[in-house]
Amino acid sequence: MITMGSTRAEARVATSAGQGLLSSRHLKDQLQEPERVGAFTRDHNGVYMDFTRQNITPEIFQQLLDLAASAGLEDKIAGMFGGKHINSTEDRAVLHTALRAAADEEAIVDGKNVVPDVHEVLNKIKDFSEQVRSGAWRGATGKKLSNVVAIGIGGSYLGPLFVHTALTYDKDCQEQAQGRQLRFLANVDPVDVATALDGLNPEETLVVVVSKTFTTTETMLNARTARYGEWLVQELGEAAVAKHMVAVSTNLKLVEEFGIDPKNAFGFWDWVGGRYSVTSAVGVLPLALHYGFEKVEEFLAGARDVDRHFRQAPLKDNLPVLMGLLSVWNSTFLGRPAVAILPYSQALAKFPAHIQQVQPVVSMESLGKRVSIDGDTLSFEAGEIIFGEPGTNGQHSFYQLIHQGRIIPAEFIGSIKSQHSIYLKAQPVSNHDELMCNYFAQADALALGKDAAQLEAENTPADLIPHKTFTGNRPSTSILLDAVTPFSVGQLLSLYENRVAVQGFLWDLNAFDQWGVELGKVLATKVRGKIHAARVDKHQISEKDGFIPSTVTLINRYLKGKSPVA
Ligand SMILES: O=P(O)(O)OC[C@H]1O[C@H](O)[C@H](O)[C@@H](O)[C@@H]1O
Repeated sequence: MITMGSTRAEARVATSAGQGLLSSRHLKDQLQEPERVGAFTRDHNGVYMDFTRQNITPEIFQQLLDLAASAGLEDKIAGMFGGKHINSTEDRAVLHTALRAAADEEAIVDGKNVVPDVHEVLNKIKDFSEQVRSGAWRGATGKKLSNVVAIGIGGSYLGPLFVHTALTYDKDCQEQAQGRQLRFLANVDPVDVATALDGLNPEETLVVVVSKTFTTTETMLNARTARYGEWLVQELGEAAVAKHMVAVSTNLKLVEEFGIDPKNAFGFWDWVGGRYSVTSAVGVLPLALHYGFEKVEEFLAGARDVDRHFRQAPLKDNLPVLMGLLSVWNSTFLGRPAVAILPYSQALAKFPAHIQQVQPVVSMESLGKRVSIDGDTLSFEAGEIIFGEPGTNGQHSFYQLIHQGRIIPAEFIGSIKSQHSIYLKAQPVSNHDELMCNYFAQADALALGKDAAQLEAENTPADLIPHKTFTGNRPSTSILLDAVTPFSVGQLLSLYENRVAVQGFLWDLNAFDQWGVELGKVLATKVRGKIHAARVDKHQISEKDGFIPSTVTLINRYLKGKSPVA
C-alpha cells in the first residue's frame, strides 16, 4: 500500500516506492490495451475525462483509492459540506458550495442554514441587475448605465474575469450583452486604470468595487482613483457616487465608510474564501449586469451539478477526487512539481490563471504550503506550480520543454462544439477541427513519444537522432466538454475547486487560508511610509530606515529618477 509517510525518510521511500510501482512498461505499450479506455475514462453529465495517459496501472489506481480511503477522504468531504470549521487557522467553515445550492437545499454553518441568506443576495442581484439593464436605474444625468467596471484583485478578480472571458462569444450570452461593456481593474499600476477606463463615459458607467475585506490596498486605491481621480466625481460631482458606485463585500461597515450606501452593497460571508468567491456576489453581480441574471443562473447550476457529483459519487467515479488523486500521485509520489493546464479553447484562456490562484495559487495560493493543518513541517512535497496557455499558442512556446525536457503532467481541456464555428470551403476540416486535431495529437505525442528505431526507419541522419528523439511516457489527462457554455463553465469551475479540496485533504494541509501572501503586504506598507517621509522631508533613504543596502540603493535610484513625482 502507498502512504504519504510521516517523516522525510518515509516520504523518500514513498517516492521511490511510487516510482517502483510504476510499470516498467512504457505508456505506448499500455495504451494499446482497449480495456484501459474502460478502466480509466469517466463521463459525468457532458464532462468526459480520459486519464488513460497517466502513469498508472490498474494496481496503482487501486492503491490510490486505498490511499483516499485511509486518509478518510469521504468523511472529510462530508465535513466540508457539513459546515465543519475545516479552515482551522481562521476558524471558519468552507462552504463556497452553498453559494450555488438550490433554494430548497440546506447548508448549515454554526447551526444556521445559510442557503436562504445566499438566495436573498441572489434575488437582490437579480432585481438590481434587471433595473440597470432595463434602464429603470439610471446614472446621475439620466443616461442608461451600459458599462460596468469591476474593481478588485486576486479572488475578487480572476474568477469573474475567467467566466467573463469564457462567455463572451457564447451566442446567447453575446446577444444578452449586446451594447454593453464589462471591464476589470485589478492592478494598482496606473496604466491598468488607463486601460480599464479608456473611452468610457462616466455618465453611462457603473463601478462595482469588489473586495471581501474592503481593505485591500490595490482595490481601495483604484476605487478612490475612479471616484476622485480623473474620473467620476470630477466629471459628475460627488452626488453621482450614489448612482454610479456599488460594492461587493463581507465588510459592509467599511463599504459605508467609503461612502457607498449599504443598500447598494451586495454581501457574502466569511465562510467563502476570496479565491473561491466567484459564485458569490463577487462574480454574480458583474456577470449578471453584463449577461443578465438567467445566464448566471445557468453557470451556478453547472457548479451545483458537479458539487452534487462530488458529494455523492463513489470515489472511483468521482471526477474531482480522481483529479486530486492523480495530482498527488504525480507530485508527491513521482516527484513532478508542476502541472500545465492547456485549454484548447480561447474562451478558457483565463482558466489557468484563475486555477493558479485557486489551486496551489487555489493550487498555488491554497496548496502552496509547507506545514500540515496542525502546523508540522510536511514530510513530502505538496503543492504544484501551475501554468498554462491556450492551445495552440502554447505549442509555439513552452511545449518544447514538456515534450523533451522536464516531465510536466498536462491537463488538456477541449470541447466538441465551438462557440464560433468557421468552415472554409477549400479547407479539409473546420477551424475548430484544426484546433482539436492538436488537442488529440499533443496528448499522444507526450505519451507515445518517438524512439530511435522509428527515426532510423525514416532515414534520419544518425547525428540528429538524439535531438529528434521523444522519450514519451509523459502523463496527461484529457477533459472533453460538449461545449463551452455557462453551465459547463460552472461544471469546470467546481471540478477544479473541489479537486483542490481533495488535494488539501490528502496532503493534510489547509487549502483554505493564505498566510503566505501577508509578509509582502507588510513590507510594502513599510516602504510606502518611508517613501512618503523621504519625499516630504526631501531626504534619501538610508539603512537607518531598516532596509538592506541593495534596497536602499534601489529606492534612492527610483526616487532620484522621479522628480517631479510621476
Ligand atoms: O477581496 P479582497 O479582500 O480585496 O482580497 C483580494 C485578495 O487578497 C489577497 O491576495 C488574498 O490572498 C486573496 O485570496 C484575495 O482574493
